[in-house]
Amino acid sequence: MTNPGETTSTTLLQWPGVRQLPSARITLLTCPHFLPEDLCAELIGLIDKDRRPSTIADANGDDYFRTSETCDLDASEPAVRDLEARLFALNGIDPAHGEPVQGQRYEVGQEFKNHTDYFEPQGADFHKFCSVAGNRTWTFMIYLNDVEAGGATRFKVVGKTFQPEAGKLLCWDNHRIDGSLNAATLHHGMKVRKGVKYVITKWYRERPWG
Ligand SMILES: O=C(O)CCC(=O)C(=O)O
Ligand SMILES: [Fe+2]
Repeated sequence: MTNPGETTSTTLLQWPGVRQLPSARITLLTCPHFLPEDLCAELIGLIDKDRRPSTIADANGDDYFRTSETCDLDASEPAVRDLEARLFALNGIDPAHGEPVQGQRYEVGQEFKNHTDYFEPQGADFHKFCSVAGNRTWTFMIYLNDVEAGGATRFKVVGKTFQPEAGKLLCWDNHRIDGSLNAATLHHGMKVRKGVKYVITKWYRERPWG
């Protein structure tokens, strides 16, 4: 049986417009225009209200590793409820397994260098971040705007780069089919060259969150 904190490509592919990347190395799907532009604009407004410098788990000595700004979006906001309802309709993942939705904002020159979204079981911060809810299962990420230049998300192991586009969803399983953590999910939120980039990320966990 599938863990209630996970979904499957079969489920996701039932949604109109969802396409799966043909790859044996990663389970990754996209859906253009998953969110309507007015909802994207509302979410951008919430991110602008609350943003603070981003942080990373397992500090690695590179102060320029994740230079964007971030915020946890307030789950009681109508726009966030609307987003959550759309994600649940798509993926069927038990909302109890979801982290609060995060917003990210990147200005020109800001990026999030190559990383995986799961926590390294050997990492110094594993216990701190994973003792209650377990590791991350799936990542759902949505671009909220078109970016004038730059800001793509590159998965270098599988040789695939996605361009930001308002409302476009990108989601992937952080595990392989056999349940092991998938290093081929390594990805880089590349530097914005012109304009500003906004995304939301929703991560799900093996066990209920908090
Ligand atoms: O902004 C991007 O393209 C990637 C964001 C990301 O990987 C993350 O927030 O974990
Ligand atoms: Fe990421």
